[in-house]
Amino acid sequence: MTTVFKFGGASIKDADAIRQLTPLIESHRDRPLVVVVSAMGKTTNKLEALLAAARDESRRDSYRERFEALKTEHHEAIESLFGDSADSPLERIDALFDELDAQHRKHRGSAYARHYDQTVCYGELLSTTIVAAWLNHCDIATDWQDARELVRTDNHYQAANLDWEATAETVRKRLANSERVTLTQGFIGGTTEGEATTLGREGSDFSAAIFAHCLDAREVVIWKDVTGLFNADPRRFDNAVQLEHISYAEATELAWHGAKVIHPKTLGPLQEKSIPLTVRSFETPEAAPTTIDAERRFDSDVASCILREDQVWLEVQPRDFSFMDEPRQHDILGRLVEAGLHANLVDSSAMRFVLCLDDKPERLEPLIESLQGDYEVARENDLTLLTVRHPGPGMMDALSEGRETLAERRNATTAQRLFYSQECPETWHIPD
Ligand SMILES: Nc1ncnc2c1ncn2[C@@H]1O[C@H](COP(=O)(O)OP(=O)(O)O)[C@@H](O)[C@H]1O
Ligand SMILES: N[C@@H](CC(=O)OP(=O)(O)O)C(=O)O
Repeated sequence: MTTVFKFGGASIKDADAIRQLTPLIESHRDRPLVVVVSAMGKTTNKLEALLAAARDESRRDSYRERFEALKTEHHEAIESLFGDSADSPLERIDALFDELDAQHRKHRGSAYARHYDQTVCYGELLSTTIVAAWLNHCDIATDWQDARELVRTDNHYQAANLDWEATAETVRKRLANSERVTLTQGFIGGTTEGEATTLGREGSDFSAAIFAHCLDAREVVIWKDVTGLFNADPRRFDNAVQLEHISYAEATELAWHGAKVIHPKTLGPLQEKSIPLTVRSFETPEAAPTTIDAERRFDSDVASCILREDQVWLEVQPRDFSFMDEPRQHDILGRLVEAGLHANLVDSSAMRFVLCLDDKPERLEPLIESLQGDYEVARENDLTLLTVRHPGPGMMDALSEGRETLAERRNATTAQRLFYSQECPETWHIPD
């Protein structure tokens, strides 16, 4: 049975990090292995910035500068890894950069989302080309596969929907029983027309789950710079502790509310086939991981805290003193869906409907403009949404102390409060 590994940007951020991969893969060579890799370090953010420059006639210099900087970073990794034998991987990388440049020229006038997918996909194409060459260089026979041909999707660019049947057929045909290590890209897929698509930011975990599902894998391992999934971001909470074992459902809740470690769509395909997921550290692979499977016994053992920053609060009110009834709510949520936005908190009363959204100006501004056509819209920026799963008594109040609460919501398992970011600390502490 196949094992699926997923390496995120941090685990391949530079040549030294890529070297660390080799023993991890080496130690699993006795069984079929599919390795799903993200773009190096923060490449996807850099490709997004490059895209913005490419679409702005007045920023040609910035485009060229960013393009060359990205090329240099990838060249440096190759030169460090391959030394005197760098010529052939360099040629392949340069060919990909030429393609990327050509895609930008071709799609400058295309819709943003389509242009995005045809160009941002290069982060993973570049990283996997380097990692495959490195593994082969280390005598680990590796097969580079193009996920644009494997992961079949519709053309809902930036959040493509999977054609599971076609994907399963292609993946099984091309990957099952491979004697070599299969190396492929996370985050990207392709349409039957041959265009690239992406599955949503941080979607490589979902890709790993797709491959695992299609191959009936025995296990998925996500390799991280942390030893597992914690009950809060250890960089932001000084007393965060690692979760040893949680269920697919609990992990989905945490991811849905914004815990950055796993993409929320990852757990569904694994749960359907009872494929366990472990989150391990590529720096200390011997450390106890977090295991995620069907067992729900430990889900509420500790409270988990999740911060979502850069939030915007919209208060929508009818102009004519009428009720914010279901048809109106339906209308507002319909516009939200059309704008491609997701509400992180929703609250309503007789004459107001409140939404807390990620601050994505390219989507948010058209939404606000559309709402203002029919409603009064008030807005607050620079907010932080705190979500706590399984909060203990008094925990939310202790976490809110000294801060004004703009909105809040609570059900049996989850509490949320919205604060002004300027009133929030850099480092939080989870109360007992
Ligand atoms: N609940 C959590 N548990 C563990 N790490 C978390 C959690 N929330 C946020 N993180 C942060 O996620 C980081 C790893 O994610 P990320 O940098 O996106 O990895 P990659 O891009 O390599 O997949 C960790 O360094 C940690 O600071
Ligand atoms: N590179 C993509 C996909 C991804 O999943 O990345 P990471 O595994 O590094 O979070 C992104 O940054 O969105």
